[in-house]
Amino acid sequence: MKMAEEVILLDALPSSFGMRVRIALAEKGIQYEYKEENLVDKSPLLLQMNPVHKMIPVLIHNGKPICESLIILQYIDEVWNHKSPLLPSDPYQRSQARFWADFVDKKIYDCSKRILMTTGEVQEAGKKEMIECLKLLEGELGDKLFFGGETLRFMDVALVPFYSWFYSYETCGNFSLRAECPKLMAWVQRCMEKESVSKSLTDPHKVYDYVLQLKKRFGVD
Ligand SMILES: N[C@@H](CCC(=O)N[C@@H](CS)C(=O)NCC(=O)O)C(=O)O
Repeated sequence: MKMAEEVILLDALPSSFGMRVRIALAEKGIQYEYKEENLVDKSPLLLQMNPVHKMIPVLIHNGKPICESLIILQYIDEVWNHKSPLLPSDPYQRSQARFWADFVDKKIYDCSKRILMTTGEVQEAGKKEMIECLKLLEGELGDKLFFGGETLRFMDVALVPFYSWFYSYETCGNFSLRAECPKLMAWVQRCMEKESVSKSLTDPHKVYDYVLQLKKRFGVD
C-alpha cells in the first residue's frame, strides 16, 4: 500500500452490508480504522460523509467518502487491484456476479425484514420466499466451490454476511434454513475457512441480541 493512505470504515457490527466491506478489505490486506456508529444517534461524521442516505457502511479513502456496500466493493477492487480480484475480467461474467449481488439486495434483505419484524401471514410469506431465494442461489452455485468459481469473489462477499443473521431468522421464524439448504450451508463453511470471512462476520448471537433490541424498539413480539 502507498504511504499516507488513510482508510476509515464507518460501520455497525451487526450490519451485513458493513461485513461485506470488512471482508473485501481483509481479502486485499488493507489496514484501516474501524469506527462503530450508533445508528440511533448518528455521528456528525456519518451525516457529513453520507448526507443522502445517512447509512453505514461508508468507506472514507483519503478523506473522500464512498457509499453503498456493493459500490464500495467495486471501488476497493479497482483501487487495490494488486491482489484477490473480486470481479472477473470477462464482461459477461462480471455482469452475472453483479446480477446475483443485486438479487441478494432486492430479495434477501426484504425477506429478512418480514421474518424478523412481522408475525403471522406476512412472516410466513417471508419465510417461504426466503427459502425459495436461497434454493435459487443454491442452483446458481451448482457444483462450484464458490459463486466466483474456484475462489471467493464478489458474489460470495455480497452473500456470506447474511449467514450471521441465519440464527436470528431461524429463531424468530421457528424454521430451519440449514435443513432446507444443505448445499448453501456447505458453501458457508467453505467461506468461513477463509480468515477474511471468519474474522469479519459478526457472531450470530450478537446479531440476535441486536434483533431483540430492534423488536423491542418497534414493539414487535
Ligand atoms: N444499500 C445499502 C444498505 C445499507 C443499510 O441498510 N445500512 C443500515 C444498517 S444495516 C443503516 O445504516 N441504517 C440506518 C438508517 O436507516 O437510519 C448498502 O448496501 O450499503
